[in-house]
Amino acid sequence: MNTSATPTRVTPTIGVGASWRIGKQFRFEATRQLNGRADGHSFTAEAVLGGLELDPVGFVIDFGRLSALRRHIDDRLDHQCLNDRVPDASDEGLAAYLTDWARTHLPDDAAESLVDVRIRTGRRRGPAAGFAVEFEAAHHLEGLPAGHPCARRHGHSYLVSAADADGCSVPVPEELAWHIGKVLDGSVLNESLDINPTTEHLARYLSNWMDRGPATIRVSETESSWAQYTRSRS
Ligand SMILES: Nc1nc2c(c(=O)[nH]1)N=C([C@H](O)[C@H](O)COP(=O)(O)OP(=O)(O)OP(=O)(O)O)CN2
Repeated sequence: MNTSATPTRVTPTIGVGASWRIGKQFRFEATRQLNGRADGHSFTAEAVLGGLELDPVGFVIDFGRLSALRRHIDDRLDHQCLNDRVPDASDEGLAAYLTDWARTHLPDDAAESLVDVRIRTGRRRGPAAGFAVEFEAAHHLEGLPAGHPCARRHGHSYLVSAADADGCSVPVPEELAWHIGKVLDGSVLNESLDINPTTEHLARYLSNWMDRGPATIRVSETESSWAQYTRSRS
């Protein structure tokens, strides 16, 4: 069980039906001139995508469909003075620039699912201590194109967190933490669960495991990606 740092606010539900959101973070190191002062940061651009349904594999879209955004951030922003690279180097200006770039350059399915691209500075922040649960597990994904790396068995150090209907972080309920420790930790997810274990499917499985529980369950497979499932409001 885990973990560290400050409380977080996750994106609340869209509409009244059950919904998924996924996020993928891209880091870049840069400087800029703001309000007459030079500053420098480790920046995180987070692409957030959403949907009411999943594709046949169990993805909103494959995180790999965002690779053009990663390349663009690396080529255009990383280790640069941002005033020379974008029209407005403020956090809001960068977010607007990247959201617009992503909408016009990502593959259609990714662009259509895009909610926005967000910017923050500083080190990665995790959920507050005692709010999240970690587990270690192996898996592979069915239904992927030949050669996709996730079709091979591999593993992740997963992090599970929760939020209420207003999008505020809440602790993962004890009974769910117990279930995760007992059934998922140390397992091969394809064997311990009857699902194709994408992050989206895991988030829904954990949400449905409780009759009543937090509105949103978020699962992170890697430090730079997450998927969350928000139950329908009844
Ligand atoms: N929408 C989803 N896309 C992908 C999932 C998923 O669960 N939902 N899962 C995978 C793979 O399991 C993969 O191991 C993780 O992918 P990714 O985040 O791309 O991980 P990387 O470590 O390869 O990411 P880098 O940031 O490129 O290092 C794939 N897609």
